[in-house]
Amino acid sequence: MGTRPEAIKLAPVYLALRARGAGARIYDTGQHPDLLPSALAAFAIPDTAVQRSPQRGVSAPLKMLPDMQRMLRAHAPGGVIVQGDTASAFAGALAGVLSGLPVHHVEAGLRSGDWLSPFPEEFIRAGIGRLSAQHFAPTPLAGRNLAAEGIAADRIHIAGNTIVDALRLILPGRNQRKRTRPSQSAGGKLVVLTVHRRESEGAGTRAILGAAAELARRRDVHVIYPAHPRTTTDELAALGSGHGIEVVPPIPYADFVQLLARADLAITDSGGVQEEAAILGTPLICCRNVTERPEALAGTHARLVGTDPEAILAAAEQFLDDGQRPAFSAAFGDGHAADRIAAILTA
Ligand SMILES: CC(=O)N[C@H]1[C@@H](OP(=O)(O)OP(=O)(O)OC[C@H]2O[C@@H](n3ccc(=O)[nH]c3=O)[C@H](O)[C@@H]2O)O[C@H](CO)[C@@H](O)[C@@H]1O
Repeated sequence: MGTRPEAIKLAPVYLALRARGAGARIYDTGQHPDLLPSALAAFAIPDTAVQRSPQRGVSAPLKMLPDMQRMLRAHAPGGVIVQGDTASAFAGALAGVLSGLPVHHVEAGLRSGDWLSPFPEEFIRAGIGRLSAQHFAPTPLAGRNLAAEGIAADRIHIAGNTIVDALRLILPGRNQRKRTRPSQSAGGKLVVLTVHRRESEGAGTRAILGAAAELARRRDVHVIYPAHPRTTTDELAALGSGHGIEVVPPIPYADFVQLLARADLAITDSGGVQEEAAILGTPLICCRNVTERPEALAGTHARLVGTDPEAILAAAEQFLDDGQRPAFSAAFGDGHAADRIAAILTA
């Protein structure tokens, strides 16, 4: 693993393997050196469980391929587990295959159908699919995508998405908490904004931030925007005066999901935040043209709007004014995906 979302989605798998008495070690490629350690800390996974690459940054994963192969030779594990669609996941899968080990893919089978969006994730996850022995699909739709690509049925497991397990670990009483959610009326409507997709870089990000700035001009709206480290000052300038928008550094995972659970609206281009908003029953505006997670957009309070500022603003105003909250989505599983995965891998 190398990024924050991989740490969040693999932490439950690591904990489930340990709970079954299996030895498991984490290799951190160094792709998100500022975000990954804090995500693992949210699950109380100690630093001693992690082998860290000496490289840092987006090009670290492929540079670390020889180091990963050395590590695999030294520890001789029974297999390599990778998650999702990052360069780190691809490098880990390649290191496993080159070392003659079976590779197991968590969150397998997501497809947007457009190789350029999200870029480069769509072709990375399809490539990992070619390298993997076991495919742990988060939803039946993802399982069907894999079957359509010719993967044998006995290698596809509809396990559920480990993001539900992560939320269960971090917010144990979330349903109860949600019903007694404090009213936002005193402080107005709370909007959580995240923007980081590579295909939105530049003009797309400026358009999304401009729409959020316009929305925040409403007196009853307060936007919290944890800016991704890759956001440029030129993009941030689209916030204008910044009235009503709180720009903050990345928020620790436990605090972030509590904020999302309380929010009246999430505006995002993130994969994980789409899923979490659906699971937590928070209205969602997805600022992308296509999604590999259509399950998150079911229902009337989630919409795919692209990066057109007028479309973002219109959807945001509609959701905030009607004040309805969607039901908690069960589309991503029951929160026991990690244990299913661990059971299959330790059988
Ligand atoms: C669009 C896309 O292809 N995204 C991929 C990307 O994730 P993704 O787009 O989800 O990546 P993000 O960087 O948005 O990370 C989202 C995660 O970070 C958390 N968060 C966010 C903001 C913050 O301040 N604090 C915080 O903890 C969110 O709760 C969420 O769980 O890599 C994942 C892991 O390989 C894949 O599963 C996704 O498919």
